[in-house]
Amino acid sequence: MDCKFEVQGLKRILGESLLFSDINFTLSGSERLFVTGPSGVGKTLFLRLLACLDEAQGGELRLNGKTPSDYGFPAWRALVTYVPQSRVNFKGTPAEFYFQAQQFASQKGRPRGDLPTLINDLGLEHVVLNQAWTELSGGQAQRVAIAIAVALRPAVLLLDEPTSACDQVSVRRVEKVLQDSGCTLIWISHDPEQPSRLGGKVLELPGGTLTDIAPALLAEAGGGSATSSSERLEARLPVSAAVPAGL
Ligand SMILES: Nc1ncnc2c1ncn2[C@@H]1O[C@H](COP(=O)(O)OP(=O)(O)OP(=O)(O)O)[C@@H](O)[C@H]1O
Repeated sequence: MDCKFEVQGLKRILGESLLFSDINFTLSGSERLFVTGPSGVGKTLFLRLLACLDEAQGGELRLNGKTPSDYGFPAWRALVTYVPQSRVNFKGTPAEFYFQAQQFASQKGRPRGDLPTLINDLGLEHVVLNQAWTELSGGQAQRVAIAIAVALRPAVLLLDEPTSACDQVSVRRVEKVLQDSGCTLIWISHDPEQPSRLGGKVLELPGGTLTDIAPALLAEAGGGSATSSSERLEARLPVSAAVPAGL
């Protein structure tokens, strides 16, 4: 997907504490940014700012030159979609959720991916789409939420530890599906090998230092150049692209 995502001077204050400030980066196309840092430093809150689920205390976001206000928040969330880490505690089935998500005005007329193929690629049986979310294992629910998020074709996917509940085989499947999605990926990871395996930029919080990592996996597969530098309701939703306008 052809897009340019710009973050300038982002700042988050929580109570009386400054979590981070002056965070700056620009990502284009299918570039990846891994967000790292100690537990509790503010990585999840950082992704929530990018999705406009919380308010920043400073800074600016732009997608293809336009701000969230220019798009309107529901349209922004359809384009810049957050996939939470926490276990989905959502009524109904993934198929029902996917259907409902597509009914939002902000989703109407947008392109779609092939959900059954994505489910397959993630090593799941199609039957999971019609099982209650609450009956899925943590690893199944995590992969189904990722499949739905990719199928909704955002420009930017915000992933909160997307492989935390996966076994090693599933980790590789998730990584492949996300790499192939064409989305700009902003990805919280506690696995230091993940950025090295996939390549991309690494943003270390709270300081905001940016580092480039060469993509070892792509180099091994011969599939790319490794020579360059290297509240609320929505909190329970499996994909923030379907957050109603009022939230
Ligand atoms: N809704 C909230 N209200 C008050 N404090 C919060 C809220 N959400 C998070 N915090 C606090 O903000 C800080 C950052 O939380 P956050 O979840 O962003 O950390 P994190 O870096 O993602 O942690 P982890 O790696 O453990 O998931 C923590 O001190 C946390 O307790």
